[in-house]
Amino acid sequence: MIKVGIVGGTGYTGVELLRILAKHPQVSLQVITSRSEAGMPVADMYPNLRGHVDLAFSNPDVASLTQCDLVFFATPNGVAMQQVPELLDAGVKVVDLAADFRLQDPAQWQQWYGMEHACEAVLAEAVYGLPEMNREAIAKARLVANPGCYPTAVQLGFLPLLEAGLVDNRYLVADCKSGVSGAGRGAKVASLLCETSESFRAYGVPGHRHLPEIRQGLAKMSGRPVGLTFVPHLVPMIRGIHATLYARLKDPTDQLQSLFEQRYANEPFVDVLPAGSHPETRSVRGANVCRIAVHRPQNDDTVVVLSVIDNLVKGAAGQAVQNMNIMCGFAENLGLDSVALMP
Ligand SMILES: NC(=O)C1=CN([C@@H]2O[C@H](COP(=O)(O)OP(=O)(O)OC[C@H]3O[C@@H](n4cnc5c(N)ncnc54)[C@H](OP(=O)(O)O)[C@@H]3O)[C@@H](O)[C@H]2O)C=CC1
Ligand SMILES: CC(=O)N[C@@H](CCC(=O)OP(=O)(O)O)C(=O)O
Repeated sequence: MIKVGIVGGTGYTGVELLRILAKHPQVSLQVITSRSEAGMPVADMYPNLRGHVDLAFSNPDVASLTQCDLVFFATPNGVAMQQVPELLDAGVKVVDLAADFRLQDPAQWQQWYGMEHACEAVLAEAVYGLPEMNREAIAKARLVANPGCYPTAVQLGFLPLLEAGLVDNRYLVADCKSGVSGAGRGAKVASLLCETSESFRAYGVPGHRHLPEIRQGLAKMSGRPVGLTFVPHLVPMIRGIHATLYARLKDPTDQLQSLFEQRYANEPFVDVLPAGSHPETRSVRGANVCRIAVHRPQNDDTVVVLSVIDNLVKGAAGQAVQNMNIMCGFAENLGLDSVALMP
């Protein structure tokens, strides 16, 4: 049994962590922080946790966090990097759900996130927490940078093609759609029902902050830099990401289905659908799974991959718990076997 703390327990990824960890057989929840709701019982704010979590939110305080074995940061970008060095020094493991430790190059961090990195030395030891790529390094890590939601869907979709060197990696396209919970719980006009419902739009076309993160991961898979066009869209639904990925095959082949099936045969949280399938976001709602289908329309030289995840689960809290399981030597699927909610 390990003692776990969550910094940022009132946000959408924080409450999703609580939903998963409340049923995790090796976790004892110790600290759940919120500056705005300190003192309030967690279940008063999130009634789904009534009877499952009996703690109250507390102010973030390093002294109580250092009593934990592992701390999750479910906070805005730039918060974790201020506190992680002290926690690591105290022997606490950390999984950061924000982007503070995702980009290996501090200059890129500054360019895309508009702030200087507070602990470059620690950044150098952070492990990018995509288990399907980095499982062995995650197992040895003290600090894991949990991937972004779009980056998870896109990287898992391109991974088999890039590792096998089957596509021209100069012209990759990721056309992605996200539900509104991806924008977090903070009040913003753009997230209001009247601004999102009955409408559909792209955003961040000139350059979204997930672009350097995805490029970094795809370059590692293919062994050299990649050219990527990434266009996110906002869909009027609460949860879910749908990534439609396009790439040009160097030599058209019939083996794509078996390539994907073999690459993910031993991955507990990646499901390669039968040939011809069209995965739906609702098929992963609430579950820590990425469902993928691969197509070669009209047997032409373009490969189309469809990849769906729940942004709050495999795109955030579920993947964070998967990383915790690996870091702590637990079975990777412990606490993560819930079935998606349909309809
Ligand atoms: N939503 C999603 O689908 C995904 C989100 N992420 C990332 O996960 C992180 C959390 O996201 P999300 O849950 O959506 O965010 P929210 O905006 O919903 O929640 C943020 C939480 O952080 C706390 N917080 C804010 N500022 C500070 C601070 N300075 N110190 C301590 N706590 C603070 C807030 O509580 P309080 O202000 O009361 O302290 C709140 O509990 C973000 O970095 C986000 O980019 C990653 C993948 C997917
Ligand atoms: C719909 C929406 O607004 N999505 C967010 C991305 C989700 C997120 O929280 O980004 P991280 O994974 O980097 O933390 C956005 O585009 O900014």
